[in-house]
Amino acid sequence: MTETLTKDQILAALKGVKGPDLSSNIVSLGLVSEVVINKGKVYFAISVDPARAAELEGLRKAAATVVEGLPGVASATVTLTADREPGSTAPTSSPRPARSETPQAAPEAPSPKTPANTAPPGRAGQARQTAGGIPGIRRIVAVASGKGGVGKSTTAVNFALALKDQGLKVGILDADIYGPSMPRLLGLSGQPQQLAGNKLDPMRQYGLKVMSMGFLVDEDTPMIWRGPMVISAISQMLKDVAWGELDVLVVDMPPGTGDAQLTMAQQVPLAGAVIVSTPQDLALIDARKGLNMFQKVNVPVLGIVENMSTFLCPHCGGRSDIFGHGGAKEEAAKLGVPFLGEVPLTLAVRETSDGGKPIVVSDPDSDVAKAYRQIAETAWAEIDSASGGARPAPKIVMES
Ligand SMILES: Nc1ncnc2c1ncn2[C@@H]1O[C@H](COP(=O)(O)OP(=O)(O)OP(=O)(O)O)[C@@H](O)[C@H]1O
Repeated sequence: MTETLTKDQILAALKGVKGPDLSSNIVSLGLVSEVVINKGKVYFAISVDPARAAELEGLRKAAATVVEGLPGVASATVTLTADREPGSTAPTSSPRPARSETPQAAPEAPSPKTPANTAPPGRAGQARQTAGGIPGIRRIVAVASGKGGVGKSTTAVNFALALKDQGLKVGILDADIYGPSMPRLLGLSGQPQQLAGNKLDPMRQYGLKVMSMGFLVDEDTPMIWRGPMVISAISQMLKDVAWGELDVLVVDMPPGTGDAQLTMAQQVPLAGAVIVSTPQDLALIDARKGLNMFQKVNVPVLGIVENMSTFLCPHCGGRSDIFGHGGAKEEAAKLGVPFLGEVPLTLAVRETSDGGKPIVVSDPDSDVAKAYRQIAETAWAEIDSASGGARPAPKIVMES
């Protein structure tokens, strides 16, 4: 029965799986992360040396098979993670106590609003060397914000739809696994199908391919993922999803500039990042942290979007600058990064996004939809110039 399934049962079963050097089992070696159980679905990570990740795929599968064999287990999501001790530049190689048994030693998943990262220099460069491309995906673009609630996910989804309107093949990955919002924003429910070869078929909506932790975990399940598990969950959503051929995959990043975000920016082979900010000073300070984070790991910042710029009254059409106006534009100029455009605060954006049909699809002729399309065009031109113009050639129509 699902209700009786316990972490201890899972750990006991995992004691039957030998570690990388066959010296002992993966539990005693301290390689198994916190085990998360949700309605019979089991999630955990195994810490390995990243240099050996490919050769240890068999170990990952063996652990998954053992757990899936337990009564009451519907599925097991097991990831290999290159967890590192804070401050170290090399992966942990010495055995540690199992984290699930020593909660005081296992840092909680970083809060989405943790302060700017203080990772030691050198770490970024090292991780970028290990970040590989995803076959079939030509560009990965992150949409990020220094703080939560500035409209990052709303911007990400409309940005993705606007890129699709340019004739590009677009996917969107909801990496905000603390608070996934793509199912709601795109009016999607249900679960992705499992395909042959253990890949997941992405969901589809309005011409986008979509993957979100929200499809795999209930929205009200507390996210007790540990930092390393966050990273490996995202890496799994990147690599174990049958994205097919995509011109661009838009990644809706978790808000904030903490360690999880920094690691993700390192691990995902990003072509560039779009930073979303509201015009207030406080939001802009956080946006600057976001910008620094990407620059630290050599990811080009494609530009800043000012969201909730001006309030457009749906009744009288009047404008008022509730949060100020133009702050992000000035900030972009100060920081020497492109300003991609501004999106007004409108009831229509909120209603359409929260109603599962973003404004670029529900009202494509509106000024706001045009603003998103303009932002997407400018950002895509930036990606192009940053990567030497690999965009497919436009179709030339000869008119007589
Ligand atoms: N331009 C806008 N006009 C009106 N409402 C907006 C606008 N942009 C976003 N919103 C609304 O603001 C709320 C927060 O937006 P969203 O979820 O996109 O923010 P977020 O930065 O991704 O938040 P979180 O950090 O919590 O993930 C939503 O209700 C959304 O509909």
